[in-house]
Amino acid sequence: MIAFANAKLNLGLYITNKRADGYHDLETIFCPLPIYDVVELVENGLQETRLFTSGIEIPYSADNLCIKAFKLLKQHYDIPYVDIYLYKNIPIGAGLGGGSSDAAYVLNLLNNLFSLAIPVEELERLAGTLGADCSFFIQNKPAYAVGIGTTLSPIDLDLSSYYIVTIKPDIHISTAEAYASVTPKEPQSNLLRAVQLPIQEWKYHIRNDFEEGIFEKYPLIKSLKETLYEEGAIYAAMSGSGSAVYAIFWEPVNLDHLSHFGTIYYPTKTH
Ligand SMILES: C[C@](O)(CO)[C@H](O)COP(=O)(O)OP(=O)(O)OC[C@H]1O[C@@H](n2ccc(N)nc2=O)[C@H](O)[C@@H]1O
Ligand SMILES: Nc1ncnc2c1ncn2[C@@H]1O[C@H](COP(=O)(O)OP(=O)(O)OP(=O)(O)O)[C@@H](O)[C@H]1O
Repeated sequence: MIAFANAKLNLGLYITNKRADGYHDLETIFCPLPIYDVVELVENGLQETRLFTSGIEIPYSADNLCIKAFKLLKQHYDIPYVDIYLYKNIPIGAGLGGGSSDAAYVLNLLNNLFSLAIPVEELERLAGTLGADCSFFIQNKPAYAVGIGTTLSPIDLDLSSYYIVTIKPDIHISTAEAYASVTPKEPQSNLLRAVQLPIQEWKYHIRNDFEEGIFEKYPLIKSLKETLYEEGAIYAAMSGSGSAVYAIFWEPVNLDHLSHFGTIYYPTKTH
C-alpha cells in the first residue's frame, strides 16, 4: 500500500510558554503543503521490519521515524512485519515536517493495510508521542494548534487557489536548537481572527516567533523572505523553525532566478 506524504507549513507561530518538561506551548495554524515523500508498506513475512530509503539522504538518527511509528503501533496491536520503502523528497531541517509526515503516514497505512479500525483521535494521540508535528498529519487538514502542537481544531481555510512556492536554503536548522533560542511571550495578535482577514492583510498581522532569532543568525533567510515580497508575494514567512521560506502568490510564477538562495519547490500535483 502506497501513500504520498505531504509537507506542512505554519501560518503564524507564537511561542507562548516554556514548560517544565522542556517543551514549549505554542499557537499556530498548520496547512498541508504540496511537496511529497512517497511511503510504501509491504507485508514481508519476516520477523523484522526493514526500511529502504531513496531520494534525499537522511542524516543519521538512531531510528528513522518510519521505524519508530511501526514499533509504536506494534506495541499496541498484533501486526505482521513490513518492508517500508521511503522515497525522500521533502527537505530536512526545513521546518516542513517531512519526518513527522512520514511517521503519521506509516501509522495511517498500517491502520488501513491491516484493517485495525483505530479511531483518528487515538491515531493522533499515538502520533503525538512520536513528535509534536506528527498529530496534524493524521487528518492532514488545515488546523489551529495549541499546547505543544498536538491539540488540534480543524479550521475552514482553503489555500488551493493560490500558488505557493517554497525555497529551502542550504542551511539545516535543528528544531531543538531553534526553540532553545526563543524567549516565550504573549501572542502579538489573535491568529484565528487574523487569518479571517483578506490575505493581503496577513503580512501586517501574522508572525512566526522563530524568525527574529533565525534571521539574526542567518541573514540570508531574512533576505530571501524580503526578496519574495519584492517578487510580488502576497504573504511570505519562514515555516516552523526554518530554514524553508514559503511565499503565497495569486498566480503561478517562475522564480528560477532565485536559485542562489536555495532549492526551489513549486507546488506538485499527485492526484
Ligand atoms: C517547529 C514546529 O515544526 C512547528 O510546527 C514544531 O513545533 C516542531 O515539532 P517536531 O519537529 O515534531 O518536534 P519534536 O520532534 O517533538 O521535538 C524536537 C525538539 O523540539 C523542541 N520542541 C518541540 C515542540 C514544542 N512544542 N516545543 C519544543 O520545545 C524540544 O526541544 C524537542 O526536543
Ligand atoms: N523519515 C525521516 N525524514 C526526515 N528526517 C528524519 C526521518 N526520520 C528521522 N529523521 C531525523 O529527523 C531529523 C530532522 O528533524 P528536524 O526536526 O531537524 O527537521 P524537519 O524535518 O525540518 O522537521 P520539522 O519541520 O518538524 O522541524 C533528521 O536529521 C533525521 O535524523
